Amino acid sequence: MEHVSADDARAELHRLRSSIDNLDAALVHLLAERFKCTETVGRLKARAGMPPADPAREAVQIARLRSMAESSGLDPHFAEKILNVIIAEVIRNHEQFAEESDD
Ligand SMILES: O=C(O)C(=O)C[C@]1(C(=O)O)C=C[C@@H](O)C=C1
Repeated sequence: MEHVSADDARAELHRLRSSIDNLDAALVHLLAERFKCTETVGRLKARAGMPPADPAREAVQIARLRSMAESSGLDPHFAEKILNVIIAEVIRNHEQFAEESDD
């Protein structure tokens, strides 16, 4: 393997970490927008008496995400795990809205 000086490595690490920080910021902003949108969905479902979870919709989302992950070089199992974590949180929020609208 080609040797790299400590100074060069530090400079490269700094550059890469700066990109990681930008990407983490983008992820947080994207998640914030997604949760704003799902809050509206949850309140709509609660008002209409619809169930918080929609497993058929989730199956479509997971298949789509796995396929996108595969074609972009991301582990599809990891992509599915992340989506499941997000959706579980959304469903918890939806259940909360449903309880509130029962009061
Ligand atoms: O699309 C819906 O019906 C939603 O409530 C949103 C959402 C999601 O976060 O994407 C969450 C829960 C459902 O099980 C399916 C999808």
